[in-house]
Amino acid sequence: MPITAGTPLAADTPLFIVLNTGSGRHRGNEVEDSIRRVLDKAGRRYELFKVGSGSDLENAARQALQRARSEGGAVIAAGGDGTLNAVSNVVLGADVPFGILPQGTFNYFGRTYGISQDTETATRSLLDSVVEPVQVGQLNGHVFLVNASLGLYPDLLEDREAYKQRYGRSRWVALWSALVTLMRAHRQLNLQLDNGEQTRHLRTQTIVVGNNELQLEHIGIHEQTRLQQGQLVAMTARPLGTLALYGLVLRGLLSRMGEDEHVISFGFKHLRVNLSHRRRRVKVAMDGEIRWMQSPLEFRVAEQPLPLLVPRDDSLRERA
Ligand SMILES: Nc1ncnc2c1ncn2[C@@H]1O[C@H](COP(=O)(O)OP(=O)(O)OP(=O)(O)O)[C@@H](O)[C@H]1O
Repeated sequence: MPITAGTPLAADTPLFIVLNTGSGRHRGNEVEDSIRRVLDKAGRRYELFKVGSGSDLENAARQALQRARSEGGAVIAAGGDGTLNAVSNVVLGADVPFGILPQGTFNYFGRTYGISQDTETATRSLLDSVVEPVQVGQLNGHVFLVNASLGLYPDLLEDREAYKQRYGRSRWVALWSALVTLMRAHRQLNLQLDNGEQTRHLRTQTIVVGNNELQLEHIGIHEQTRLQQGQLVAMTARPLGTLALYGLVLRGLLSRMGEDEHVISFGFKHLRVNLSHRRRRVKVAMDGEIRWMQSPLEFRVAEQPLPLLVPRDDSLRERA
């Protein structure tokens, strides 16, 4: 039976928690200890599925889902947006409530729904939560919560990850790596975009598809109403030189990207992106994680929403 909006999580619902110990900047067992402390004190039944490497996430999520299904429980993902992505991908369509304990750098998904970035607070609010069905996007059948992209944006993320490994997790490192990536961003994609009603051709360095109001607001793309109408938002630009790209990033940092004359944005429910030339494989990023996919790329709003657990008491939701 589908779970409906506002359904409270029963007080005896066991929690099956997938915890990515590689997420965020917490040390040692800090996150695990916080989760255990709150749940033990409340006497709530739970099980932790700890994962040290991203490649084990899917397997852990499947085990957690299996247990949740057989015991009438909820699946909880503890990690950054990449971890929430991997777990939600397994949970979507399973009619099992999905909770989150955000641990990443940006936590756009959790912040949008008022879920605390403090583990103790977020765990406590899981104990008194209700289901809110939320929209998610899909790219070739794979879920994305915040965004999915191809071209320059995945390159930026990939380079940032490499810089992070070498020089640490600081904003300056991220900015420096972005400037270096943009300096050699000459590769253009030749795309055919088809939304079922019209087809258009576009030469561009990148296309980003967003599903998160907060992120759109932060970069200054004023298409939030599209999301509220049940659409996704595509953002792209005609090919730009290095200086114009720097200008674009600067506008993004100042929340004014929508004012850039080169930016094109539009809403859609379904968009097929064909890559011309004989390129079949393309690098994409989904919620910050890179993978390769085959063209054509089908972006769509998922038919079923995700039954997200949010604090029952609206005043306990944190304003992003
Ligand atoms: N869907 C996924 N597939 C494979 N690996 C993943 C996936 N999600 C996360 N990982 C890996 O797990 C680690 C933690 O990622 P996660 O996104 O949870 O936290 P984070 O990187 O600290 O967050 P942020 O991206 O906000 O900084 C990273 O090494 C990441 O590459």
